[in-house]
Amino acid sequence: MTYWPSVVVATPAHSGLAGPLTYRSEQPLAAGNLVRVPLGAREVLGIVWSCPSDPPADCSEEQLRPVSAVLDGLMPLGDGWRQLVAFAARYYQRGLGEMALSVLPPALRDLDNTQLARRLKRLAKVNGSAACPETPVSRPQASAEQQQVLDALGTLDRPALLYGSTGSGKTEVYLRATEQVLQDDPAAQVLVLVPEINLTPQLEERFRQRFEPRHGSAALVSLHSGMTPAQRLQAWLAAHAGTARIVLGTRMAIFASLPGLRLIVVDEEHDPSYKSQEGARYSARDLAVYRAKVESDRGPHPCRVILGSATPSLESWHAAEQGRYRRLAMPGRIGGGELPRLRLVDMNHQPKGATLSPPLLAAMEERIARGEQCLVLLNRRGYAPVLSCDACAWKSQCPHCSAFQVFHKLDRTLRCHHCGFTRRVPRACPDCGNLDIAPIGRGTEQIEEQLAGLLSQAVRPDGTPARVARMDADTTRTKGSLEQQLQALHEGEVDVLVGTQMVAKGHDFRRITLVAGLNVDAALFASDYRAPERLFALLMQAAGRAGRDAGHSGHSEMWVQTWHPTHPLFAALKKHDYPAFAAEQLAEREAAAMPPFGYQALLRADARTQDAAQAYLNGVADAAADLPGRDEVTLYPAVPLPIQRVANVERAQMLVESHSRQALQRFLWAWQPLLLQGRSLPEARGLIRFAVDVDPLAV
Ligand SMILES: Nc1ncnc2c1ncn2[C@@H]1O[C@H](COP(=O)(O)OP(=O)(O)OP(=O)(O)O)[C@@H](O)[C@H]1O
Ligand SMILES: [Zn+2]
Repeated sequence: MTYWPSVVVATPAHSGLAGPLTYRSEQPLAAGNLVRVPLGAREVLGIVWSCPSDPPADCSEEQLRPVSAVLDGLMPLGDGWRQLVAFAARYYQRGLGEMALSVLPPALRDLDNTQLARRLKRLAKVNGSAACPETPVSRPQASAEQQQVLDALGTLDRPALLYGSTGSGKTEVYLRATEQVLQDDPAAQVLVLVPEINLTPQLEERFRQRFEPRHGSAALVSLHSGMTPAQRLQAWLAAHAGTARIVLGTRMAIFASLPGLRLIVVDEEHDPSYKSQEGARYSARDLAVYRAKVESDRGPHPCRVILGSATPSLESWHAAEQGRYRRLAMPGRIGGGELPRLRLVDMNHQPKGATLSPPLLAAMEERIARGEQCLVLLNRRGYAPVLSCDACAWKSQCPHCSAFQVFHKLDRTLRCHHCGFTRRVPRACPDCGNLDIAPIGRGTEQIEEQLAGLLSQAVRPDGTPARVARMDADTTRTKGSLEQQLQALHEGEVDVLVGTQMVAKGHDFRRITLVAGLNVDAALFASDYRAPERLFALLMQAAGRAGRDAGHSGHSEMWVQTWHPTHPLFAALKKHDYPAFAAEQLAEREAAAMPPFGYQALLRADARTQDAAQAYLNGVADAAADLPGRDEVTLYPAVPLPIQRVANVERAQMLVESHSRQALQRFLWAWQPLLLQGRSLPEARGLIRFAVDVDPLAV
């Protein structure tokens, strides 16, 4: 008998071939089966979406090509998984094939049945090696707040927003909730998402300690972009086969195949890295909520989702206010410690040109003398953001971008942080020959250098000089270096750590009692309406690294150097009053019909010239005039991106807004064919690509 499976394959982006293709098969295939099928002259991996026994109406048998091979060693991808992928494709305006195939591990593409069998065999062997269900595990007694939350989780009927102070023990809640789920059902699986790879080693360690003794080492796998293709494939297979009971990963892990999924944790749910900025621009946090709902609706068991943060996103906070999410609060810190006191340094009253104010330095010296540690946060790596010539107008402009190349003093390079273009620092001004070219502004490298000088007299309790170290994307580039640096900090080898936002997130440092934020003012007046939300979260998270040991928390402090000490954001920060801050921000957003009260998408265009990029955007906007639902959306004029040119590509965007999510979605879908046609507009010649970003983070 002949079957006519419709198969989803990765068609090139924007080819317009969005739906599945029909093939022929002499055997019935299950939905979710992986197959290899011919596509043009190639053979590609595909996913069976359905397998009817009736031939398609509109073409003859001979026209359809047969399926080349079936990866039948592999269990079909589940209905829940396919529903998730289909939703993501639809919601984020991508082709189904592009979406579905791009979220599978790339190494799966070239696998045949023999190789697959070998890998699955290896998986089976690893499993069971060390599992020992009776092993007693040591874990702390849950605090009263933790217990309350855990009880509430047991009867949860909607997403939980775990609003827990920094240091309130949210991780322990995740661990216990996971334990409960694994214990209740031998097939249950748990997905734990973290915003950055940097945070996976520490969390992984805590999960390993808790679960390895009982469930064996194979029960926990990580999934993130730092893994080799082979490692990623193996972890993916373990999750798909159910041998991995816990998957810990970054945003891409939201698409892991997890047939027994019962719990999804999204740690630091406010973090912008949950939103993908390329390809399908999906939000892993939002998909987590969707996925949990799909799994709950399908199966006999609920799948729960916990979004955790001390500074929730305004979207999630608003959802909790409306009752769509259940807010579970843990206001106290473990051990009853206090949150650090805010100290604002008015830079208007500091010595001219001082990067680090004298009172801040004095406070740091005091901590060092007591054997405590300090954290200095500056969200800019390198030595200085720009080099400049005093004699002429030369600046270290990147030749390929509308941005300056950053001066890195250690290796004497100028590096563009947008396109990566690197050159050696010129000895003299390339334009006028002046020898006096000087750095303007400050980056972490320079602060580290300055602090080492300014604190050269500071001594530790044992009489040895203070040690300053730095942690940012530059110092953590090589594998294992981040772990080493964190270790050094934990072991007290470092007294002052300078770093970018990377140091502010999620770490459980025990001896830090002072955190200082430098150069934060730009975000107070940024045009991006989300800038205050991000700054507040960053400072509150940074502050949260201080005083985590209750014994030290009484005198822990968060210092902020600012030229605008009376700004209302600081008043809320002083009281650690996230709810007040959120209420004020949400009121502003409501008045302006901004998210979460309005819905947005961006249409972005990249082109050889800015004119072409804008002409494309304005052209497709004009063409949309008669589309159904056009009256329910507002299209704004095309504008250049804040960094207009990157790697010689000009970038522009158009904001699309609507009062209704459905109306926005309807319009975007109706618009798609016009977006494809618009590529051939004569005035848009030089257009390279376009992309739709639904629920964009930066507009
Ligand atoms: N019930 C408990 N009893 C004793 N110690 C606990 C308990 N729960 C958590 N801890 C400890 O408290 C510290 C803070 O916990 P954790 O790191 O989970 O906080 P968090 O809420 O995730 O904070 P942040 O949002 O700042 O990352 C950790 O060192 C953890 O081991
Ligand atoms: Zn560049």
